[in-house]
Amino acid sequence: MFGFRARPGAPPPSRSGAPPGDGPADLRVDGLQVRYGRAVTALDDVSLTVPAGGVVALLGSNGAGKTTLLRAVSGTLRLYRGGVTAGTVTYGDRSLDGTDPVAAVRAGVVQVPEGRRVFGGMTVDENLRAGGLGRVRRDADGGNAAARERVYGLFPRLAERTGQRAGLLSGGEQQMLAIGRALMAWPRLLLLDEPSLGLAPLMVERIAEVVREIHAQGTSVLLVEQNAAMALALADHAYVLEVGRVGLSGPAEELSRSDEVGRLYLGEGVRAG
Ligand SMILES: Nc1ncnc2c1ncn2[C@@H]1O[C@H](COP(=O)(O)OP(=O)(O)OP(=O)(O)O)[C@@H](O)[C@H]1O
Repeated sequence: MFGFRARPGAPPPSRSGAPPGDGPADLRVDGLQVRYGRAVTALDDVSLTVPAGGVVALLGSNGAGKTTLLRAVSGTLRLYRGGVTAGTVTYGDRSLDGTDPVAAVRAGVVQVPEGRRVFGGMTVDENLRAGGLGRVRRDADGGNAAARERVYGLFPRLAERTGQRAGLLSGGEQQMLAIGRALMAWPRLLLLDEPSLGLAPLMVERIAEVVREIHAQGTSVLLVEQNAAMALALADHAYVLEVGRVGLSGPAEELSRSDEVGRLYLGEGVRAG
């Protein structure tokens, strides 16, 4: 259903293009507790793993702590006055504890925040160039030309609108641009926060195809989604957060058959038998 269709005439997608030795690594979150100020404990004793080259889905209802977990991994927690009060985050052999967003990007961990935050007054191409500023590749231009080529191959609609102001793009196109901008930094692990939010079904399908393709090109993905059906179709493994704690976890296929997940997140009635 979500099979990738290449743009006619587009160059075949390369592997991630990252230099040798910079392939994905395991992300390990262990016993994580996160607080905002003194009053709010958003995560408590959360452990999860995104294996190198895997796609992991993180589900849960509003306020469960999904975005907070992404912030803890991408080093953006402090921007929201949050802090890790217990536990560890490691990527490969690198500790991301108390890291800042620039260090996380350098480690190859890049977040696409919820809400399609693009620079509305800048063109599509300028948005992509801005994403390349945090690049990790060591080529002469930081891999920028190759990264843009990759993004335009994945998103032909953006290739047709390079000079258009981002603020004039449709919601789906803005989401594509937000993902494309993150890809400019050559992530080894892409953190996606609700990429399907507010999009029409066809566009959700298109975004799912692209996530599949990004993964096929060698990038690990941690996918936060309200759209559990989409996330479970894409992921190998899934975790369900319930008020800051991991309630359920397991192979995505198994969770998609679970009554509890079906009832709470897939909009199904209680199954007979
Ligand atoms: N900057 C902040 N300051 C104080 N509390 C916050 C802050 N950001 C989030 N929270 C609280 O932390 C908890 C977890 O929020 P978070 O945004 O991580 O949940 P979520 O699962 O991503 O929710 P949603 O699906 O609605 O985006 C919630 O109780 C929320 O109100």
